[in-house]
Amino acid sequence: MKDLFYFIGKMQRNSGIALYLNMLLAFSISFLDGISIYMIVPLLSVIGVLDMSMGEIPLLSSAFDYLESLNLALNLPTVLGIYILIVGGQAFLQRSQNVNNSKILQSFIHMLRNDIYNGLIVAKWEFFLRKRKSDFNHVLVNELGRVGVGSSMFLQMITSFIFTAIQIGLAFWLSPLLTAVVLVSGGIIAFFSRRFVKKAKHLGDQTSELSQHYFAGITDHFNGIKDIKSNRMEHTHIQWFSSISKDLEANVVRFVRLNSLSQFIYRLSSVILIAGFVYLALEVFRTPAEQLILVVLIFTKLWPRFISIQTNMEQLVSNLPAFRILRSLLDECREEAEPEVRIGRPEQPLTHMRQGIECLNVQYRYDRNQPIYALRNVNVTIPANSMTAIVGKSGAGKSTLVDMLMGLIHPEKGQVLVDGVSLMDDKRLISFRNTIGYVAQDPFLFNESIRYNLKLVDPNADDEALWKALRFSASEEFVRRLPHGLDTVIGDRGVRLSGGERQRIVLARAILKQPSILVLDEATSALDSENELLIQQALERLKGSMTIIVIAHRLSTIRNADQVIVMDHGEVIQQGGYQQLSQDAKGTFRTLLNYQTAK
Ligand SMILES: Nc1ncnc2c1ncn2[C@@H]1O[C@H](COP(=O)(O)OP(=O)(O)OP(=O)(O)O)[C@@H](O)[C@H]1O
Repeated sequence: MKDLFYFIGKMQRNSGIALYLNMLLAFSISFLDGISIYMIVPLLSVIGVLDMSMGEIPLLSSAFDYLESLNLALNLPTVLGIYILIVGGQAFLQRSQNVNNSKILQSFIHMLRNDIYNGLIVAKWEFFLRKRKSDFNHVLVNELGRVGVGSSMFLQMITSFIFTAIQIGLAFWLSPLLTAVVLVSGGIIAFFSRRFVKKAKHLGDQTSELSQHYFAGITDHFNGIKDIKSNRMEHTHIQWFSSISKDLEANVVRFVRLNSLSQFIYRLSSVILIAGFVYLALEVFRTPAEQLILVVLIFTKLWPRFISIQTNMEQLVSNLPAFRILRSLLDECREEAEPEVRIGRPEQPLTHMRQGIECLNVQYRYDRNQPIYALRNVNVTIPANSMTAIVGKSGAGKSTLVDMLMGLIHPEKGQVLVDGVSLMDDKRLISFRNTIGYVAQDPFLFNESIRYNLKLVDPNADDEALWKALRFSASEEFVRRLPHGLDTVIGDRGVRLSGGERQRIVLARAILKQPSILVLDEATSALDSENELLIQQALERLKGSMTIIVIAHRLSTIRNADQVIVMDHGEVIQQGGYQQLSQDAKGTFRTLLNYQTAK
C-alpha cells in the first residue's frame, strides 16, 4: 500500500487541481443521483400510484415548499421537467468527470513512462550489466499498464466512496435506525471479504512473475531465432511457449473466479439483507411506506456500489505488485544515474587527453559475491595519441579492460587515471566520456536512414562531412550504390546490410564525432581482407592525432600498433611493442602469433 500512496502522491502533484475537481464532480453526481431517487416519490404521487404526503420526507418537503413559493404547481409536467433536469445534469457532469478522469490518468501514465525511460537511459552501464533487458520492456509495457489499471481503480474507488457516503447520508436522514442496521451488516460482510483481497494480492504477485518470465522468454527466442531455426529447436520452444501461455491463462481465470465468487457472495447477502430489512421496517419499526420505498431504492443503488468497491479493491490489490516493481525500478535508476544527471554537466569545455590513461593495480569482479576476477592487478599505461592493441584468448578480460578504460565500469580496487586525475572524479569522467568514439564487434544501427544513424553523434554535420567519414571507413562506394544513398533506410537492426558493412557505417559514425580516443572492440572482425587493409591504412593516418585502442583477434591487423597488451585470465601477462613481443620466443604473444600463421 505504501507504494500505491507514493504513486497517488505523484498523481496528485501531476494533476494538481484537476484531481480535486474530479472529486467535486463525483460529489455533485452522487448528490444528483440521490435527488433523482427522491424524485420517485412525487412522481408516483402525481401519477396517482401512491398517495403520499411530502411532509413525511425531510428534504422533499422543504424543496416543494420552495417550489410552491415560486408559484409552480406540483403537476406531472413540473415533476417530469425537474426529473429531466436532474438526470440530464447528472449525465452532463458524468461526461465531464469521465473526460477529466481519463486526462488525469493518461497524463500520469505519460509522466511515469517518461520517468522510467529517462531514468533507464541515463543509468550507468554497470546497472545494465546486472539486469535483463527484457525486464525493462516488461516494466514499460506490462507493469506500467497494470499501474494504469490500478490507478484507474483507485480513482473509481474514490468516486464510489463519495457516492456511497452521500447515499448513506441521505438514507440516514430518512431512517437512522434502518441505515445503521444495513451499515453494520455491510461492515460484517466487508470484514469477511478480507481474505478475497489477500488472495487477489497473491494472484497479482503471480501475474508479475509470470509475465516477466514470458517477456524474457519471447525476447530471447526472437533474438535467437536464427539459432533456433538452423538447429531445428522450434519444437522445444513451442512447448515452452504453450506451457507459459497456459499458466498465464490459468492465472487470469483464477482471478476472475475469485472476483466472481466475492461478487456472488455480495449479491446473495444483499438480497437477504434487503428482504430482512423490508421485513424489519414493516413488521418491527412500522416505517412509513414512502420512506421505506426511498430507503429501499437508495440501497438497491448503493449495493452495486458496495460490490464495485470490493471488485475495485481486489483489482487494485492484484495490481499492487506492479506499483512496487515500478517504484523500485525508479529508485534504482535514481541511485544508478550517470554523474551528469546527478551533478549536471560541468561548465568547463571538453578537454582532449594530453598524457594518457593509466590503470594502477586495478581489480574488478562482475559479481562481488563470487571470487571470480575479470581483472586482477592490472597495471597499464595507454599513452595519448598512440595506438594500443589488446590481445588474448577469449574470456581473457579484453572487453572488461576496455570498459574500464572508457570509465563505463569502475575498479573494485586500484584506480584509473586520465592525465593524472582519477576517473572516480565525476567531472573528469563526464568530460572524458564525451571525447570517446566506440565501435563494438556487433554494432548497433537504428532502423532509420544511414544519414540519421550517422548524424546521431553530430546533428549539424553536413553531407560533405558524412561522406568524408564514410570514405575513411571504406564505405563510400557501397553507400553510393544503395538505392537512396545516405537516405537508404537500414532494416531491422541493420539486417539488410552485411556484418562488415554495418561495422564500417558505425566506424564512420565514430570518426564523425572527431573523438580524442577511438576504441575498436573487434570492430573489423567481419571485414574482408581488402576492406580491413583500407581501414588499417586509415587508422595509420589517424595515428598521432588521436588515441586508438584496438581489441583484435586477428593479430595481422595490429602490426602498426605502438604497444600491445597481452591478457590472460584477467591479468596483463605481456606488454610491449609488436616486434619486441613477437621476438619473445617463450611469450604468449609469440604462441598466439604462431597459431595464426600456422593456419
Ligand atoms: N556482464 C558480465 N557478467 C558477468 N561476467 C562477465 C560479464 N561480462 C564478462 N564476464 C566475464 O568476465 C570475463 C572476461 O570477459 P571479457 O568479455 O572481458 O573477455 P574478452 O577477453 O573480451 O572475451 P572475448 O574475446 O570472447 O570477447 C569472462 O570470464 C566473462 O565470463
